[in-house]
Amino acid sequence: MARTKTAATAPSGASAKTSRNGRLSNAERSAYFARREAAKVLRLVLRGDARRRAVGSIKSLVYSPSVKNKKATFALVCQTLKHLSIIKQVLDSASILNSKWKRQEELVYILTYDILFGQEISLVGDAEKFLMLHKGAIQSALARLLVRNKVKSIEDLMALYQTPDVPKPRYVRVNTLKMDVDSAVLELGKQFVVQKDDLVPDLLILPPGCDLHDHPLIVNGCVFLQGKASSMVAAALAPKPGWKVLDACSAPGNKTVHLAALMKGKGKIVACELNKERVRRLKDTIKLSGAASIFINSLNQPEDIEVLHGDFLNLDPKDPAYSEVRAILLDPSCSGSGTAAERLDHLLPSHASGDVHIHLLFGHTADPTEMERLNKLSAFQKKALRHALSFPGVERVVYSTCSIHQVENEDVIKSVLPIAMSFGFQLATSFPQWNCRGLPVFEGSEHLLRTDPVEDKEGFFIALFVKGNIIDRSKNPTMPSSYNSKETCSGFEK
Ligand SMILES: C[S@@+](CC[C@H](N)C(=O)[O-])C[C@H]1O[C@@H](n2cnc3c(N)ncnc32)[C@H](O)[C@@H]1O
Repeated sequence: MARTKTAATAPSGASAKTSRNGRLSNAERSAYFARREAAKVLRLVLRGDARRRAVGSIKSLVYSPSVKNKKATFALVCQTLKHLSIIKQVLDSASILNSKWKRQEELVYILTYDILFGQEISLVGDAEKFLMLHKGAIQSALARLLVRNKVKSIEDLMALYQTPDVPKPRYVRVNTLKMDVDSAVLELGKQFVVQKDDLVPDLLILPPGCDLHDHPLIVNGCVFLQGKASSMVAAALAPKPGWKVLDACSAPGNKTVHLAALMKGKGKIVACELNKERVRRLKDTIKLSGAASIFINSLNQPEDIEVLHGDFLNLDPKDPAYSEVRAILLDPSCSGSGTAAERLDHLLPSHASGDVHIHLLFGHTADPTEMERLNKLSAFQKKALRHALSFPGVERVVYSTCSIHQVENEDVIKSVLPIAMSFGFQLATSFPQWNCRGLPVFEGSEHLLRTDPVEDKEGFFIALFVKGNIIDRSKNPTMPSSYNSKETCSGFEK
């Protein structure tokens, strides 16, 4: 196995240059800062993980504006986390840390990673100098660890401890308000192997790991980084151009602007969001998508997507302003457990236990604090879904989560089903060709859609309610003529 070389590692020769003229080379300078940026991110990640309350995912922390050298920082954080168990054992055994360095343990972890697995580091900072002084003790501790684990090489040791990577294709959704799908395929095809998704027409599949953050099509809003399951939600709702549609919990707005594209910029979208900070992100997404400047209302006048900063639960369904709303997309706050792999949670110490796979599949949790959180979320989700179904003019409601937990998914649907039926709704099968359906915990759960956290690398849930007398199968390709699904979802027996 090749040793990992992070961008933060000073290239060989850099230290020689420092020692020759006593000045830092550019590579040394950027390695020095990347290690400090990585240490800050690592501190937040590890503290959040220890408290089981993450401030943000690894990616969101690295891609925050305050981090300058994003690539190097991301690589250092991920590599250090991957090897953290070995690094900690080595440092324990070497017994070199006094209280001063224990207070900076994240920086020490990162430097130790570079000493053990990266390339040579140069003596550019106090921490670097300290650890290089003890390089011999660190390497002896590693040698003892090899003997203890009965392995001959560091590569064997890494294989023993490493959490497997989760390769996942990179999905991008073409913003058809700005660019057609074929042009996007041509443009992205200059750099990557691009395939069209067979289920969502405006979705493209690129190779795992390709970095698109700075790609011109991303920067100018022609394509959005959006996963497959997330892109299936607005497609399942299938609003028609000219409709009035409410996005109930909308920030950061990925599904709002997908709705706008599906409606071909015709009709009206009201996007509601409770959180002030996230309203700003929602507005940015709308601006980037171009939806703000091209929407045309029923009177043929230009119209912005209307952003409502407030609580969806406080919108009055009897208010005449909402009498013409025909579809509601409800993607409420949820545990996010289905995107744990995407968020790289498998790298975190809390995921090091052997029952990760069971947890990934079924969302079981024995942690009472976590259970309490899930129950609170579930109570809100039920309330919000009941509210969505009570808007008198609404014909279609889609409910989605990025959670694998039954309590946020099937249980929510089961509990609102009687009231939904009393309003004239029934469950419809979105994407009937999709095999992985809801857990069989009530009659009708086969209409529900799950994405498989193992196979699809993300666990999403989608439920579609349609007013009974207006199910028109010929006009709605996401609905089946009959439901006839094979069971293939990992581990779910019907
Ligand atoms: C899962 S996110 C929505 C993601 C969004 N649909 C997208 O695809 O970009 C849920 C959002 O609902 C917002 N939210 C939570 N409770 C709300 C409420 N009562 N009313 C409106 N928005 C709410 C949260 O602040 C959060 O931004």
